[in-house]
Amino acid sequence: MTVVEAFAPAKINLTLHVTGRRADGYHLLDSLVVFADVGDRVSVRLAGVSRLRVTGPMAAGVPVGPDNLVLRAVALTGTTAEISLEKHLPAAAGIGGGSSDAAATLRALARMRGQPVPEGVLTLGADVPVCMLARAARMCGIGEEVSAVAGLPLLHAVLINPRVPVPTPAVFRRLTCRDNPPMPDELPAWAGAGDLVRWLAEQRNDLQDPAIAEQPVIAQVIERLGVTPGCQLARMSGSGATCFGLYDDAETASSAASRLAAEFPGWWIRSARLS
Ligand SMILES: C[C@@](CO)(OP(=O)(O)O)[C@H](O)COP(=O)(O)OP(=O)(O)OC[C@H]1O[C@@H](n2ccc(N)nc2=O)[C@H](O)[C@@H]1O
Ligand SMILES: Nc1ncnc2c1ncn2[C@@H]1O[C@H](COP(=O)(O)OP(=O)(O)O)[C@@H](O)[C@H]1O
Repeated sequence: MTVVEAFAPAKINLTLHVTGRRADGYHLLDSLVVFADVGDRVSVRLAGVSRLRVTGPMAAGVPVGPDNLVLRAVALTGTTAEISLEKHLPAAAGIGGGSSDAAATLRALARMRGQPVPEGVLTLGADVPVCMLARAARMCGIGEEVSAVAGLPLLHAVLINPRVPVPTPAVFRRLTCRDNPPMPDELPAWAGAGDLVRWLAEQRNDLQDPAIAEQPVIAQVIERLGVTPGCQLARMSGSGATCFGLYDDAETASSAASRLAAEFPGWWIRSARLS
């Protein structure tokens, strides 16, 4: 029977402005989101009973039962399927691993069944709509308003996760100000990567300080990234703990990644292209 494979890229919040809170407790966001060329892999095969196998270097601790977002994604489509999930992304890491796995599963199922992706992907998680697009986007509302951003220059990055899981609700709970300014109504037409990085430096991740309060090692990650040669900007993604450093070119990013990996063998460190 046909097996369809799909790539589940890491999601990076280049900016994450928390602009309000709804009556149900969910926060209003304004975020510029991109995707990396590192990620998980899912293989999907239609079968009489749904089953999940999780492998790969980051498989430990990932739920294999019905709580796994890939099985919840299968259930949303009203079908049953066997899934093999190869985990390369750390979990509970601010890079949307589970959401991206769910989105990749939905894309694979839609392709193999010739049917559209079902309504209601937001019920799987606030990050799932943007992960369905899987390219540069502005994400607003609680995550349901997603608009593609054309012409975003390619960025060269180092991603670091210090291997401490950070639960998203705990970080939102630590926010002291929930009513921060959004990004400008109209995003600029960046002339190139340097121009984009200069603009990003004026924006924020409002969850960064609350996440540092939850896991102080995040401050060390940002500091270590920031002092590597050629680092233009170091910031946290999502609710953490993964942080990114931005560099002018792939070689500079790659040598920063090698240097940091030698210094911190316990951290998850990857060089990546973001687009
Ligand atoms: C913060 C973000 C930014 O992209 O990324 P991550 O750190 O998870 O990668 C996302 O909004 C997370 O998306 P996701 O992880 O799918 O969130 P959900 O499962 O829907 O929600 C987890 C919890 O986060 C809080 N939450 C999430 C989204 C949102 N707009 N407001 C919230 O307050 C709620 O406490 C919710 O119970
Ligand atoms: N496919 C999956 N991969 C990773 N974690 C998953 C998956 N499905 C469910 N989870 C659960 O979701 C939680 C958040 O994981 P993840 O989506 O990686 O985090 P984040 O939203 O911070 O980027 C994990 O702690 C794990 O229990």
